[in-house]
Amino acid sequence: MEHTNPAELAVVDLACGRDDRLLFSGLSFGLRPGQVLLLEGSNGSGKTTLLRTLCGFREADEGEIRWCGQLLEESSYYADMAYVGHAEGIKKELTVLENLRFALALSQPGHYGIDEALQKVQLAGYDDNPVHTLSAGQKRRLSLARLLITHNILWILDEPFTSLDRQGIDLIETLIDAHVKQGGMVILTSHHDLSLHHIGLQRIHLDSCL
Ligand SMILES: Nc1ncnc2c1ncn2[C@@H]1O[C@H](COP(=O)(O)OP(=O)(O)OP(=O)(O)O)[C@@H](O)[C@H]1O
Repeated sequence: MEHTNPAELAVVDLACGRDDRLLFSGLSFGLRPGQVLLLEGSNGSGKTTLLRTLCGFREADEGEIRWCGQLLEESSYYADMAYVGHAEGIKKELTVLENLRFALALSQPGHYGIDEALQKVQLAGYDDNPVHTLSAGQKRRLSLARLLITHNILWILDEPFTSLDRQGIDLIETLIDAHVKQGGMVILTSHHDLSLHHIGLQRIHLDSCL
């Protein structure tokens, strides 16, 4: 779908609760190409709930989310957005290569080919390994390769640094940096202090959104 307006995510007056408990309310923010939003908050404050709401997996109790000025279902949002959550979105019974080919079959191609993406995330040579034989950190690297090979503008990443070694953490920061420099946007949760000093990092602390 063609964008009628410039890519922009607009969240207005969002409220979400779980089991009669309000997690956050009155949450508004905007995100444009080149911007990164870091969601912070204590355990149980609703960070994952907010990300899953932004992905359309659950409905907000109040408020509105717009992409390029349009309601999500009327826009190209679901083709422009990619989510990496706790489950990584990979199929454990398939090989590394099969997973990436599967992802590519469901999306438009991105900036990188499969071989180049595997090199970038340091999984070159693991093409034929079934995913269940990979370590936790390697599975996370594979989910990052998926982001690189498919078309997307907005990355939504839930605790992307989990299971990664120092080199893996540096890798994600480098990938985020490159993505936003190419006009991408990123929303992520993390308990890790990001070293993206040169990027205009927005922060929202969910504990203060009640
Ligand atoms: N599937 C679910 N059913 C019912 N309640 C849930 C469900 N998932 C989460 N919750 C509740 O919603 C609240 C917010 O959870 P959420 O996972 O969004 O928090 P979080 O900020 O991401 O936490 P953490 O930092 O521990 O990952 C918690 O109180 C949690 O118990």
